[in-house]
Amino acid sequence: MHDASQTIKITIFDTTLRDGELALKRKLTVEQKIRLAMILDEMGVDAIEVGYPGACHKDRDEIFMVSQQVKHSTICGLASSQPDEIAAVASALKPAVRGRINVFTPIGIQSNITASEVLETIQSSVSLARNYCQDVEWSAFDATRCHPDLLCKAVETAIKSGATTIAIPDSLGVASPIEFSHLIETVMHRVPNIDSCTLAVHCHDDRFLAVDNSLAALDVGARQIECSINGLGVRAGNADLAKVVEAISNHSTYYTSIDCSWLKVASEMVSQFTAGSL
Ligand SMILES: CC(C)C(=O)C(=O)O
Repeated sequence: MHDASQTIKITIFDTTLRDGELALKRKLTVEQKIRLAMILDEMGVDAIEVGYPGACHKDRDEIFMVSQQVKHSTICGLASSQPDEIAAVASALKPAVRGRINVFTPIGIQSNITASEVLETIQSSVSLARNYCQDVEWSAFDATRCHPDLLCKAVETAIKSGATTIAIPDSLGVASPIEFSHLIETVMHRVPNIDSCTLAVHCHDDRFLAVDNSLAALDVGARQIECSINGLGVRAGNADLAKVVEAISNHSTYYTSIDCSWLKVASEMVSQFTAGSL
């Protein structure tokens, strides 16, 4: 429940089963993924990212089986710009009531391709994903270590190519709340077609700032937060879903669709599934 002053809905995107699983020595079983996805669905999570078939072959079947069970949340699979990865996610999402392909492109300083190659890659991969699915997210991998001019051009290209959600990740957890919200503000001001998509943030906790960075981005226009149960995720982890949701529930303007009575059950389930595997 939210009160009348809380007028702006923040979409909660859970990546425990994808980014979280990448942190584990022993991977989750399909039964575990289905059990947690059912809890997340019951809890009111808007989107559940279930896997990355490009990194782990079993994730394709897991996305398929979770898609058969979940009735409310959007089911999402991650793909690089490789056409076979995009096709694998698209076929895995066939049984989903609501499906989303999340295509990522590395654009940070480590990326060894030119700016025009980056833009061509975004154009071709996002358009391909849109041919399969109405709901396409594009993630700017390593956005916080990328030149803002390239980031803005890349976001504009992804939207023109059909992306409906744009994620700005702090992939290596290098930003502070001031730096991160400034980057989000730059994207909001400089990208001409930004109003036609939902802006998402995906923050890592290397400096213990993933929750603070995610919340700071809301005041400058972000409307989706990517997070995970117990903050599970690669290296130091992702923003902790419970902390994000509890902070938003005490905010005067924002609300989420999460039923907080499920947070403890989900946290205990993830602790049990990951015991001895971190
Ligand atoms: C693939 C993207 C979304 C990611 O996990 C990151 O940038 O951390």
